[in-house]
Amino acid sequence: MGRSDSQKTPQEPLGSGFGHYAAASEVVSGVDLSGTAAVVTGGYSGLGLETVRALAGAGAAVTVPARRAEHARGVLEEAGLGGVHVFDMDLGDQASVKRFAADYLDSGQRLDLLVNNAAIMACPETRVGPGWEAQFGTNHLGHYTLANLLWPLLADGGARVVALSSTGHKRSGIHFDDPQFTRGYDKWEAYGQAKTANSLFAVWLDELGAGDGVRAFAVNPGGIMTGLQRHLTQEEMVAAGWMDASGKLRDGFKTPEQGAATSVWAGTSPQLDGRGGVYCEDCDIARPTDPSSELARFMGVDPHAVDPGPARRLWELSAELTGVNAFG
Ligand SMILES: NC(=O)c1ccc[n+]([C@@H]2O[C@H](COP(=O)([O-])OP(=O)(O)OC[C@H]3O[C@@H](n4cnc5c(N)ncnc54)[C@H](O)[C@@H]3O)[C@@H](O)[C@H]2O)c1
Repeated sequence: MGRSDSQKTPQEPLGSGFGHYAAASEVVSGVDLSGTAAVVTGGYSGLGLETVRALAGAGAAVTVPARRAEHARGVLEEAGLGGVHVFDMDLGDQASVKRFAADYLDSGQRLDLLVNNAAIMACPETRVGPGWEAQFGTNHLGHYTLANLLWPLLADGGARVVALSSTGHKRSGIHFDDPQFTRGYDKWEAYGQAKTANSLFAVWLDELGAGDGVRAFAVNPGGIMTGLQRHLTQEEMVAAGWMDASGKLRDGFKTPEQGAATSVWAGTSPQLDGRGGVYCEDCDIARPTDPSSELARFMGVDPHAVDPGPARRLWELSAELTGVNAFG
C-alpha cells in the first residue's frame, strides 16, 4: 500500500480538450458505464443532481444518500431519475453515516465511484456530533467516515473517489490548533478549512489507496448559483465579487450542468488512469495558483491544499475524532 514520491501525479494540466463551460453530459458522451455503480452524496440538488443525471444517463447504477430521503426521491423522480436508489444519511451525524454505509455494504452492490459532493457553506455557527464545527463536521468528517467505512467495496472495485473542494480552500488551511473554532467563529474561514480538508482528504486517500487501485481526486467545480448560497445576502455576494449591485452574475459562472462536468470527468476519464491525489478544475488537473494572474482568486490550487504533510496530519486527526480508520 502507498507509493514512492516518484510515482506521484504532477499538479499540471493534461490538456483534456474540455473547456470551462463543458457540460457533464458532454464528458460522458459515448461513454458506457453500464455494470458500474456510483454513490453521490447530495445528489438531488445543484451539482449533485447533474452529476447523477450524467452518470445514470451513461448507464451507471447510482445511489444517493440523502438527509431528506423522501424529498430526494420526489426530486429525482421529477427529474426522470426514478431508477436512482435513495437511502437516508445525514453527514453531520456519524451514527447515520454508519447506518448508511452498513446498508450499502448489505445491499450487495459494487462501488466504482464515490462522489463526496454534499456540503454546507458559510452557515451561522452551528455544532454537529460531539460539538464539531458544522462545516468541518459535515463537509469533511462525514465524508471521511463514509469513505473509510465503504473502503472494502472501494478496494474491491479499484474505485475512484471524487471530493468536491472549492476556490474557498484559498481562504484557510487546517487550524490544527483549533479545528472546531472554539476560540471564535468566522464562517468563511470555517468553509475554507472544510474545503481544504476535502482536498487534503483526496491527497491522503490516494496515498493510502493507490496500492489497491483506489485513486482519489479533489475537484473545484467553478462558480454556480445553487442552494449552497442560501446563507448569504445579495450584499455579501456583491462584496465577494460574484455579482454586481443589480444581481447580474460576473462572467465565468456556470450552470449546474457545467458545474458537474469536472466531478464527472474526474470520476470517469481514462486520461486519469494511473493518476490521483491531484486537484482538478475545468475538466483537467489544475495548475498551481499563479499569484500574478487576475484570476488567482478563482483558479488554480494553493500549495497548502495539496501538501502531503498536512494531508497526513488531517487524516490522523480525523481518525482520532471519529474513531474510524480503514488503514489503522
Ligand atoms: N455552487 C458553487 O459555486 C460551488 C463552488 C465551489 C464548490 N462547490 C461545492 O460543490 C458541492 C455541491 O454544491 P452545490 O452548489 O450543488 O450545493 P447544493 O446546496 O445545491 O447541494 C449541496 C447538497 O448537500 C446536501 N447536504 C447538506 N448538508 C448535508 C448533510 N448534513 N447530510 C447530507 N447531505 C447534506 C444538501 O442536501 C444538498 O443536496 C459542495 O461540496 C460545494 O462545496 C460549489
